[in-house]
Amino acid sequence: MSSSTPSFLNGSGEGKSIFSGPGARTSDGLVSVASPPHSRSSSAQESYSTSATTYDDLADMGGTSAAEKRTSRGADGKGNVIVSVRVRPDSAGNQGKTEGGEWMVEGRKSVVSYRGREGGDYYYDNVFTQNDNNSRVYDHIAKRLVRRVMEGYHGTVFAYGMTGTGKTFSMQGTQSSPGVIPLAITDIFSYIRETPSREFLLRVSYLEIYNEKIHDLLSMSPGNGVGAGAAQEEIKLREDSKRGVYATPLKEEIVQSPTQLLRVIARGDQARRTASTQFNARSSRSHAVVQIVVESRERTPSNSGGESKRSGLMPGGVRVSTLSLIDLAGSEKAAESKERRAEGSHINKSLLTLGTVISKLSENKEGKPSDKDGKHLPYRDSKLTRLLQGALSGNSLVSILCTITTSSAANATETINTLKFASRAKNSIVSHAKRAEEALGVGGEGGARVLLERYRMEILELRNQLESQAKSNSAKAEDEEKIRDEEEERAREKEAEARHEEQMLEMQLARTALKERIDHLNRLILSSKSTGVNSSNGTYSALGMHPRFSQASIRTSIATSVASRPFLERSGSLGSTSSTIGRRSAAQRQSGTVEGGSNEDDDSLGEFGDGTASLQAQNQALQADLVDKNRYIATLEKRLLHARRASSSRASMGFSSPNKGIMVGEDHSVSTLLKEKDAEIAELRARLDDKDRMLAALRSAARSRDVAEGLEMPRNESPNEMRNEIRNETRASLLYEGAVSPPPQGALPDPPVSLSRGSSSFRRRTRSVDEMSRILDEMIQDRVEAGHLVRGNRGSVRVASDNKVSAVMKSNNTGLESAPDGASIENGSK
Ligand SMILES: Nc1ncnc2c1ncn2[C@@H]1O[C@H](COP(=O)(O)OP(=O)(O)OP(=O)(O)O)[C@@H](O)[C@H]1O
Repeated sequence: MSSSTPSFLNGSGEGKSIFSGPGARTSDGLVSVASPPHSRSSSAQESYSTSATTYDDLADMGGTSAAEKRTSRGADGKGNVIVSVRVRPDSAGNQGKTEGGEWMVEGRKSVVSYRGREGGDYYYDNVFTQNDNNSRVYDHIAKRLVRRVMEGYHGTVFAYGMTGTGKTFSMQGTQSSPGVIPLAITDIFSYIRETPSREFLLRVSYLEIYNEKIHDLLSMSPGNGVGAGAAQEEIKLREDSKRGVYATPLKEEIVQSPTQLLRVIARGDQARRTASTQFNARSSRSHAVVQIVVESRERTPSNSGGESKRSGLMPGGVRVSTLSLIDLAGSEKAAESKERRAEGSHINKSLLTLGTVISKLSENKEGKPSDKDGKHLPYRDSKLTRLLQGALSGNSLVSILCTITTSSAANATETINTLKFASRAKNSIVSHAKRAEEALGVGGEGGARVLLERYRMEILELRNQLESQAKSNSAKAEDEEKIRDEEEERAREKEAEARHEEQMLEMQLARTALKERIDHLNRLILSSKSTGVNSSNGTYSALGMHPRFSQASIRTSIATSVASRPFLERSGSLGSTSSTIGRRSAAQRQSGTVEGGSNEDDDSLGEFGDGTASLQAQNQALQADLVDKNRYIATLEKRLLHARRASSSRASMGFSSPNKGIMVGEDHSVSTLLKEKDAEIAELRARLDDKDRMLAALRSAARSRDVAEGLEMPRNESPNEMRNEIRNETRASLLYEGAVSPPPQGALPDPPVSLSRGSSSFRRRTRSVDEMSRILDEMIQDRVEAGHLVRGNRGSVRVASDNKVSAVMKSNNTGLESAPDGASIENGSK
């Protein structure tokens, strides 16, 4: 019973070592790899076994003998199964090979020899003595297998042996001497780190088969112990053409670092059933299965497709492989307690079934679920064999570690049974393990179970959602901005409109005020011309016959002006006109001649009672009026200047304003208005000049009359005659305002009785009147030449105004003469 065939893994340890270093890639994809606690050497220089690596990794083989071995072992797939035996040190500290004893363990030759009954030499792929530590064991039984798993093969490592012989010690190890599981985890992440061309996703599950029931160790609270899984949903084994046999429902945890994975397994260990047995104070009473599922996919930068560029993922196939690490419960010959016996019976039964299956496999080289007689292999006889069906039937790389003890206290038969089991396994199990196919799309293995693909799809979907959300957000922001702009624009327009309306109103008011002032001014000027040429509303014009009408017209004008004028100008103008009236009253008082009971009579008497006083009063009134008008013109000029400034500032505002057109238009109307006002001012000035001249003429007339004062008026002249003379004289010096109807002839007051005149004085007076008439005639001629007056076809004249009828007066060589019946009046509008 010898085995000269080497193990399937490269026992020489010449394979690539998995290491981590500064150059190792840190995955930014789905798996984040932390630095391992320590870097292990994969040296296995002291291995005595002559292993052959089969799989597809021919490069891993070294030397001619190895090639030969590969040829010899790889062809039938036996190289994919490694069987090793580990001898635990006995409690006495004996270190294996003992001369003269029943057992001899030769690690270098991978042989265990028994000298007793049924003795013989047992050869395996690896035989580890008491001196071999966990690291060495891992290197020879699992290291290469783990690597192959990372490359896409399924791999199974399990420990088989009698209770207390070191199965758990070998699989889990201790803090100072980590076993297969932690070392495999370290290597898994080292591999990921040194493989930048692929990305990985790891998920882990941990179950136990206790009394032929499956429990999920990751769903249990730590320390729950026996019965804790009672509340759990029953876990069943199912078979799938792609996945093989699997337990469901089973919790799988995605892990991203060795620490996280170790923590998950430690949690499962806490929940595992243990009890004290005869040979082990803390005996595992269940079969424990750690399954690490490795998903990987090529990770090459793609030149096509924005999505691939961004994610760095190649939407290629996903490879899924499983590493199963199994710590079997220990077989037990006899147990003292009933509970231990029940456990033992289940344990023994499952192990027996395992042995039976393996025995039958030796007769069924194809690994089919039937033996040579066509009978089905009894995988279903136990949960253990059912779960291991895939591995035992050749779909997986297999590494079996059988633990024994050569202690004299131990039952030699049990040890020999273990050795026989190991030998059968080595001879029976044939693995045709192939690299897992890369699953594409979302169907089958590449579908729901392949998280990598699922996550990729989810990432894509989320990214699309994010993009569409970002787009809609930006569109929304744009819309909001647009609405805000529109609202602002509307507010600006509204504001500008309000401002414009305000300005329009202001200008309208200013315009109205100006117009009123101009009208008033016109009226005042016409009124002041009562001493000269008058222009009426177009129907009547005559020489003023009585100063009373001039006063009345002034009074009327004042009343109109004060009533219609804007508030600011009212006081000044009123003051000036009042002063005019006041002066006139003073002149009346100076006359000292009061006749009749009525005020009108008083006025008339005052005027006519003293011709000097009348002229002086007129002079004073006109001068006061002149001063008033000058002042008013100055005020008007100031206002216009102010209006111009305001207009220019508004125009500048208008140019910067959105409603530029409106402001410019407004400015245009203002400038037109200003031009009109300028023209009116010029005209007013011209009229004032006329008035000055008239004053000069009046003064001259007054002087002439003063000369004539020395002459006595004849007593025989009737007062009526005298009155007519004075009327004629006064006609030449006064003008009535056109708006005021001239009084009827009969209404003229009688001259004062105190007046006396002689023929010589009358002549002189006639001369002086002639002189005055001449001066006025000259003035009229000047105005005609200047275009202010138009001479009628019958010798009449009228003011060259479009709206008003000019005062018409007859002129002849002898002077101005009134037309009492109005026959000489010519309507300017004709
Ligand atoms: N190679 C070894 N070197 C040192 N101590 C060991 C070795 N193998 C086993 N032991 C010790 O022997 C005891 C029993 O080992 P372990 O629990 O691993 O046995 P087991 O086969 O798992 O038993 P069971 O089947 O009852 O669970 C432990 O205290 C362990 O530390």
